[in-house]
Amino acid sequence: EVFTSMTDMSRLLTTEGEMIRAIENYIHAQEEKLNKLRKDLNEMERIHDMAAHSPDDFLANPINAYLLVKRLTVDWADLQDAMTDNSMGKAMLSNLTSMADLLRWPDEEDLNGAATALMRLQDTYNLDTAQLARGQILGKKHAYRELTAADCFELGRQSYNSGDHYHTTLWMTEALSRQEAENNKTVHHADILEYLAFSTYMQGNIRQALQLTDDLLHERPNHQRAMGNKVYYEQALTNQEDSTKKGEENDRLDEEAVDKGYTVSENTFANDAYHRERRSYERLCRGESGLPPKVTSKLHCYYQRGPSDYLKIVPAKAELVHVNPTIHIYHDVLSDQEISVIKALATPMFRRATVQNYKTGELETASYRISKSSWLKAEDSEVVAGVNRRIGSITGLNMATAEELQVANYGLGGHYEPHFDYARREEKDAFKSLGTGNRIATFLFYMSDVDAGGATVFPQINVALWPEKGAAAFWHNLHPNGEGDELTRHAACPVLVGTKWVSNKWIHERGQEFRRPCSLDPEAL
Ligand SMILES: O=C(O)CCC(=O)C(=O)O
Ligand SMILES: [Fe+2]
Repeated sequence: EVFTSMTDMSRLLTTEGEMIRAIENYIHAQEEKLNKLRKDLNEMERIHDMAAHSPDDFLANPINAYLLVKRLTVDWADLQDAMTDNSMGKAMLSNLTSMADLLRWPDEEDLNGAATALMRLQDTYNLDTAQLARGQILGKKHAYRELTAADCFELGRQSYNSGDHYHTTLWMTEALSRQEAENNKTVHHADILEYLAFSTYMQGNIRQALQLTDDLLHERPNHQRAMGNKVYYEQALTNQEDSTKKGEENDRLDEEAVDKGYTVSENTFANDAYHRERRSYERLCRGESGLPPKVTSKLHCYYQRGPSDYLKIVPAKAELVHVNPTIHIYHDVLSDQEISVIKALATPMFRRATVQNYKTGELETASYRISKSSWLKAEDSEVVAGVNRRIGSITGLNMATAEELQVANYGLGGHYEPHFDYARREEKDAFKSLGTGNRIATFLFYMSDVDAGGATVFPQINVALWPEKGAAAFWHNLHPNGEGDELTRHAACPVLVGTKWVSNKWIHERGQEFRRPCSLDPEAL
């Protein structure tokens, strides 16, 4: 799939360039053919006009009479062939298909992925549908044109195909208002109504669904499905009214149960925690919630001159952004040149990023992690080896047991939902093959600025780190006793405008025994 990284998305522009060239050639050939047809027709018309002027005189000549018959048989057949001949179109298509290996063609999955990404951005960043349709994103980089009613309709249709009736309703409503304002209609009013009515019903608004279906039947009285749905919705409405009284009784019983301390649903607790985290995550992504001054007053910047001798000569520009767990940002730790080399080495090996299924231990792709990534070894380049040494100098940790350098590029709306970098106890065989223990710490480089969105956020501790090209974030994932630190749960917010490059180094437990002494006290730092 191409939507999962921006590097692949840019290859689509090459594909589009080839497509434009092929269509241009096709139009040119068709134009020549039409020119010839125009000439033949002019000649036919010239003779016809003369003949029509005095038909008797004209037909008196047997050659004229014969040629008239010939024109309407043989010549007409030739012209028909010429006009229905599609070999040029076929040649153009087969030409483009033969380049299919070189060109990247997005498929239905890509289209759905791209639409889903837009919906994710809309939700996370509270974007208004009408404003989005106008091509406006938080006052940043405007789209080169507005969306047509048909564009909105397609977004609604993609949401519908994903079973997402909430966004179907939003986008079909927008399609409807745009369609009504359009001089040259890009989509049929009734087609929009059909989707909108059904998704409105699925959203639980039966009365509104019925109204929309009536509108649809007004426009298309013989619409089979609408007729069926109308009967169904009317029935559902009657049933609903009947059960309202029962519902009130059930609500009263639920309230009593809560008063008595019973839980209505076993999953309520997990569900609440999920929603709380989700709200915090989204607020942080939008840059809304900050830390209180009580916390931020402890934060500061300084030149870090240890633990290694190297830092005595070239101190690291450290910024303490959180105390417990300790999170540092190091500014200017990666040069633009190093970044170019790392991107160039990584790009040809890019694969869709995977996650470990915690039950089966298998690696698989998941919609909650959308990016492409690859791994670089120290042997790949002196730049990579140098970067590894630098991380060792700054953190004072043993890099021999660390994982290779992972490089990632996020695509359209690319993100990574809240997760731990360390393996939890219940995770099956995580990192077992490495034999180096758990991921004790994370060193995360930002290899690009991001125009909007794309923060790294820690929903449990209200921290948002904004990508800054050349900077890096560093934190320990484990307490000194080896237990995972739950407060390090973090996420990569969807990229709203621009593209995001990161690379991370996961440092492991083995080899750190003398560098970060362990302790039985979970609070020890
Ligand atoms: O891209 C980011 O900001 C965070 C990435 C991350 O958390 C990960 O790859 O584990
Ligand atoms: Fe992570």
